[in-house]
Amino acid sequence: MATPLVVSEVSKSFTMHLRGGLRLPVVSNVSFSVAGGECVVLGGPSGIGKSSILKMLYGNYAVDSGQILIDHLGRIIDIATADPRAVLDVRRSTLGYVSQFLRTVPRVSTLDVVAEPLVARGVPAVEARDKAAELLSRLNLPKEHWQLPPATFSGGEQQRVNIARGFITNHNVLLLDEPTASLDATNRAVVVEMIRAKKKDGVALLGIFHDEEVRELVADRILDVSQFSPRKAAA
Ligand SMILES: Nc1ncnc2c1ncn2[C@@H]1O[C@H](COP(=O)(O)OP(=O)(O)OP(=O)(O)O)[C@@H](O)[C@H]1O
Repeated sequence: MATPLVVSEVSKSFTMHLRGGLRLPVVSNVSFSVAGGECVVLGGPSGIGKSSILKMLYGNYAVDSGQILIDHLGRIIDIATADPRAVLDVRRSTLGYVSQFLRTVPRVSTLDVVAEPLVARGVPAVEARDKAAELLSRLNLPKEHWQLPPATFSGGEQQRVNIARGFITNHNVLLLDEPTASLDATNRAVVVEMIRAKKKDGVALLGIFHDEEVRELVADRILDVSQFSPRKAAA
């Protein structure tokens, strides 16, 4: 099997249209890969471009140049140039993303919010809900919450719903943007175990973890994003 994620020479700058088209370079020549079963953590100071890298990899931010190669069902897809339909297809089957905050959908129950990625892949709703229930109970979300939409949940509760939703599929590449930021020690430990289980299953994980303890427990390698800073290159 090919390496699940290969990033090659990726550069990105933001154009500030309200500031006369000012260009703000964020990262340049980002190159690294993540093997199956490996968890790579993006490190470096605040504002250096860690979240921007994750967003480019997921196809949310356009890149100026470079390649983002994902092994999608045995075919290599370049997220940097793929058309939106192909990106959605890769997200459905191969590439998962757990953002820091849950984007809530009005009126949809928590159980269905978590089950939805499996249903989208054709898994019967009953089976998908069973798996969702298993994950929610593992993450200690009270059962009486399961039928409610998560919009009014606390920050930590919403984050656990988000984690359950992100971990329910067996995607080969998983991007994690501070998945434990709002969690208590008990639930942080659950998430660490869930990440370790993904590694055992051969998933390639790339994450941002500001919590040093969690980072030490999950990281195989820390990639300092400062090395891709254009400011550093110019210095
Ligand atoms: N949509 C955007 N438009 C303009 N500038 C942006 C945008 N997103 C990020 N930036 C800028 O790019 C730089 C990198 O931001 P990013 O969020 O990637 O950093 P980070 O390393 O994840 O920071 P933190 O650790 O504080 O979350 C910052 O200077 C930020 O202001």
